[in-house]
Amino acid sequence: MTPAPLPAASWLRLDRVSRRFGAVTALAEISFNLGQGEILCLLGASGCGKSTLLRLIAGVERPDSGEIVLAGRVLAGPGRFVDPEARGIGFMFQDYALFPHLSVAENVAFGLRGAPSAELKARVAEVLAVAGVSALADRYPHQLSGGESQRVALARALAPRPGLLLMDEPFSNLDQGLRDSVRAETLALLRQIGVAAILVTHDPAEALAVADHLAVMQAGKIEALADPRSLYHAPPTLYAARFLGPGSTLPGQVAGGALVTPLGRFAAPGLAEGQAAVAFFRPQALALCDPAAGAPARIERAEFLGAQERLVLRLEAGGVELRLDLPSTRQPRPPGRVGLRLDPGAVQVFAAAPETAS
Ligand SMILES: Nc1ncnc2c1ncn2[C@@H]1O[C@H](COP(=O)(O)OP(=O)(O)OP(=O)(O)O)[C@@H](O)[C@H]1O
Repeated sequence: MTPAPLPAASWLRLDRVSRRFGAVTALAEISFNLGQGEILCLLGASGCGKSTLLRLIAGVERPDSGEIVLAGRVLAGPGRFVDPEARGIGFMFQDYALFPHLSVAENVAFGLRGAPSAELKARVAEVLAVAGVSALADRYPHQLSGGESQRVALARALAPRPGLLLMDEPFSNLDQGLRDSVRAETLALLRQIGVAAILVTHDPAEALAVADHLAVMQAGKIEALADPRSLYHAPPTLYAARFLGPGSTLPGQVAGGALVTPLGRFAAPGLAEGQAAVAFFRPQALALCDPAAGAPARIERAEFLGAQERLVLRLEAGGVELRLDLPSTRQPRPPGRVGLRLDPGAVQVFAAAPETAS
């Protein structure tokens, strides 16, 4: 449950940061480190505290306790609070729209107010070029497509050379195809420039695709924090496992140090003899075989997912519902009786929560 530490070379450091709103604890003792140029994704259900965390780092909210340090400077802590505009942090928020009455170039120049005019012009031109929107410099926001607006918003955020970029669901207003390409371009650009960024998203696929470090949040806490691959394949909790993508659970009881299930015995370190537990695995960990060669099950239905087909199966022993992914074919796989094998290396065993033990 305790989040794994992030890199030793810490550019942004949060130390036991908490924030309450009346009776609601929006954030409880959040700690992590982020290295320079790294991308952290915050993923979690609505209300888990993602936006509050960004707002505390941005400086539009104050923590009740704890410390926030960026580039060696304490931004918030006991007796210390740096105003948002003095933090050197850029924003790309869903509702942080471009100024409609300013041209693209003026929007980008906005964060550079006070810089000498020649320097300002050069920086605007540079950052528009980097974001691939030089040709749009004289247009106004209403003359831009959704993807172009996002690129301009990114250029505006990057113009003052922020030490950290905060992004709250920045791609969620774009439709799927555009979202993927704008996201890929944005992330490539951030990596090229080497700016550290925190991205809030509801979308596990987005978080897995872009993050160097991925934090799954729940009820004001970081439930799990690691690189996306580790988190997806070896989640520390059942909540994190489920949040990151589909999977099945198979209930059983611990006997002789292993969880005993109809699909095999799986090591259950740390769990007590006789304890109720569940095996969790991803759809790709199951394979079909002859009913005589594996655990017999029935295919109840097939869900067509495009490249893949997800079979929904019911185990004959215990009647548990399981999911299995196969490359899709032209004809759907008909319902019927099959055997199932489970790759033991792809199974995680967790103590059963009360609702999963039955
Ligand atoms: N200004 C506020 N006053 C009172 N409660 C607040 C305030 N801001 C946030 N909260 C509460 O704090 C908790 C965390 O809210 P937050 O907006 O950080 O969640 P979130 O994970 O960003 O949610 P979403 O994904 O829906 O944006 C919620 O219970 C919310 O109702």
